[in-house]
Formats: sequence, structure tokens, C-alpha cells
Amino acid sequence: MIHVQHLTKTYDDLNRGRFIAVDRVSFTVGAGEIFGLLGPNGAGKTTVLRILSTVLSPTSGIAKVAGYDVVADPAEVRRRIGFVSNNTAMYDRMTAWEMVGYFGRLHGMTRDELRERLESLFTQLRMNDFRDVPGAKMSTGMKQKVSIARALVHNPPVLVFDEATLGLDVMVARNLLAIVRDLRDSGKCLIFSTHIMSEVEKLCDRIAIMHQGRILDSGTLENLRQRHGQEDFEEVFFDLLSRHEQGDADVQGLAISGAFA
Ligand SMILES: Nc1ncnc2c1ncn2[C@@H]1O[C@H](COP(=O)(O)OP(=O)(O)OP(=O)(O)O)[C@@H](O)[C@H]1O
Repeated sequence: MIHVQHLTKTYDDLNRGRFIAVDRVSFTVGAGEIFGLLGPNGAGKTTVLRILSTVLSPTSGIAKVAGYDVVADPAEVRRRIGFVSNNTAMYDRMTAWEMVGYFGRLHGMTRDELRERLESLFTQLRMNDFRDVPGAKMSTGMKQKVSIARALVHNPPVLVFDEATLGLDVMVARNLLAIVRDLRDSGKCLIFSTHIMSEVEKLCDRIAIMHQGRILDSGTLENLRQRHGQEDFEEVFFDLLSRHEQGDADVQGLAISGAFA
């Protein structure tokens, strides 16, 4: 479903000069799988996800969604992907129902298709009790559900969650994680980016640890624990980051050889 190979993105930054935000990143994600991108601020997670959703173009490398290349077929990619972040803007005067419907129309859905889809989405995400509440009066949890419904309205097979739990209280965040699991169980292909270790531990089928634009290691939680001889995932994470910062030859070599891809 998602195929990323040697993806690289450089920015020409006034202060830093030519800056490599994403450095030869490779991974694949299948249907019915949650792939976690875990990394500190500035690791390059959002840049990867923006390239996948065709908002940014890569400098080099390949990114494909459901078989379509993000550079060659951006419109086909957009039909098959939904993007959820933590800062989706709401229209104050539109109700939840109107807002999700508006995005469905942008995707070219007909009136009848849309009515049926909205009924089922509002039920699935338990949004019926606030379908007529305008954006200005929504709680943070309601807004987050609207942004998930917006991303799901055209029923894409691939979904991207970019730091989606940031700023949510514990209950709302739990609710979001439960929705992500349900989506996985219904066969969707999901990427979930976060800097919160416990979220990937609880949620993700496979995890890639990203730092300074590179994937330092990836695999199931169990693979990562075993490979690094640590039961505690936090230790695995900090060990990898500090070895990378010290320029450890093993970590560099493995990343370059693609052993962690
Ligand atoms: N338009 C831009 N011009 C220059 N540098 C940029 C630009 N956008 C992002 N960067 C830099 O690229 C690097 C990766 O940023 P990115 O937002 O992808 O990281 P992230 O892992 O998502 O972190 P965060 O959690 O802080 O969003 C950072 O050093 C950032 O400053």
C-alpha cells in the first residue's frame, strides 16, 4: 500500500544552507497494518508524511501510495489517502455535518453517496450527538473527530496520522487510538507519527525510529527489543539516538546498508 524507497528531501535554508530534512528513508506499509514513525522534534516525520500526501515534492527517491507515484500521479494518490494532524482548521459557522460533507463534495462525491457515507461515518465515530454543533462551539475532542471524519469521507485505503494526539486530554487521546485500531482492523493501511513512546508501544505493528532525517532502525517492538538487548523500549530509543549522535559506525553502517529499511 505504501512504498517508500531512498526518499530524500533537502531544503535551502537561509541560516543552515542546504539542509537534509529526510535522508534516504525506506519503508513499506501493508493493508491492515499500523506503522509507527517515532522520533523527536525535527526528525523529519512531518516532511515524510507531507511528501506521501503530495503536499511537498521529494528531492529524490520514490514514494508510492496504493501503487501510484506521488510525483507522477498526485491526483490518484490524493484519492487514496487521508491526512489527520493536530491543527486542522475548523470553520466556525459550519456544523460538523456540513464540514465533513463539504470535504466529501471536494472529493467529487454525489449527494446520495455523501448522505449514505456521512450517516455511516457519524455512527462509526459516534458523532451523531454533535452533528449540528458549529465549529465555534465544538470541544477539542469533537474537533478531532471532525478532522478524522474529513480524512475518511472519501473512504481512502491509506491514512496518515501526524502527531494527532498532540494537545488532547487523556480520554480524547485514548479515543483516537481506539479509532486508529478499529481502522486497522477494518483493513486500512495506517502511518502514525508521534514522539510519544508509549503510543507506538501500544498501537503499532511495526515501528521506525527516526532521527535527524534518518531511519536508525525499524521492526516490531519485539524485534527492536531483542536486537538491542533491552526489555525497556525507552532504553532502545535513547541508545539508538545517542549512538547516532556520537556517529557510531554500527548504527551508520546498518542504516546505510539498508538493513533497517
Ligand atoms: N520549509 C522548510 N524550510 C527549511 N527547513 C525546514 C522546512 N520545513 C521543515 N524544515 C526542517 O526540516 C527538519 C524536519 O522537520 P519535520 O517537521 O519534518 O520534523 P518532525 O519530525 O515532524 O518534527 P516536529 O515534531 O517538530 O514536527 C527540521 O529541522 C525542520 O526545521
